[in-house]
Amino acid sequence: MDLPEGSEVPELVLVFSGKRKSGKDFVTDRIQRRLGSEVCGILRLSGPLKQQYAQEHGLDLDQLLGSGPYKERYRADMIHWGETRRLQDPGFFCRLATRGIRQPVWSADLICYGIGQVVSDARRLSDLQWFRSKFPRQTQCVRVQSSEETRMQRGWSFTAGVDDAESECGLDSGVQFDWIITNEGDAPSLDEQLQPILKLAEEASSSSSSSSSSISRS
Ligand SMILES: Nc1ncnc2c1ncn2[C@@H]1O[C@H](COP(=O)(O)OP(=O)(O)OP(=O)(O)O)[C@@H](O)[C@H]1O
Ligand SMILES: C[C@@](O)(CCOP(=O)(O)O)CC(=O)O
Repeated sequence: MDLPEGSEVPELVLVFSGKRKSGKDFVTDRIQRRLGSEVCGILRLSGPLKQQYAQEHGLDLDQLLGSGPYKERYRADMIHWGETRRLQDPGFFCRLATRGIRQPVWSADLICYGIGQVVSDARRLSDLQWFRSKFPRQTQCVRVQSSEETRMQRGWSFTAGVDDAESECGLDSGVQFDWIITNEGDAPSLDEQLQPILKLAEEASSSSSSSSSSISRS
């Protein structure tokens, strides 16, 4: 584990996954807005991947990080590029993403305000396993789902080599999700569905202000 000796850790780590355009960023942004960015950080496993990929290929990082068509042009190649790293070391991007964050929840002097981290883009069983092994008590896995029709309205279209590959299908089966959010017009409102998760975060918040936790190192 790369956290410095004695690091304080979040009380709650919400690990989100979902298909392209299911609304992972939309939902996780909503959670952060509700909880406040000073107490809830968002981690993107694809952050360090895109940063390194953009640098090596002379690409626009902001557009790779956005939700427009630019990143879709490079997605298949980015997946391939990332998988060569993951093959050697499945936790490579999980470690880089958690190392790079600066949210106060990771800082000892502010842990009393801290609730947790939201990881917005888990895609593989190895991602879930990494967080569950590093934060066994804190990790909760959340699936965001939307129909293909809705995803199409948000700009998705099926791409062979992407939508039928591990990057999109790695968590389709074999995972017991703690929460499933249906991000559709005719589903219960997001606010209603997010209520129990926000409640969990509030409970974590009150327990973090009365005690702090630390993680064992492997
Ligand atoms: N409930 C919603 N209401 C309105 N717009 C939404 C909703 N959910 C998602 N969107 C919009 O749909 C688009 C795709 O959503 P988002 O970027 O959150 O999906 P994603 O799952 O993170 O996609 P990707 O995997 O491609 O990054 C965005 O423009 C977002 O604003
Ligand atoms: C290359 C990749 O990280 C792109 C993720 O982009 P996004 O989360 O859809 O914005 C997907 C992957 O790692 O398989």
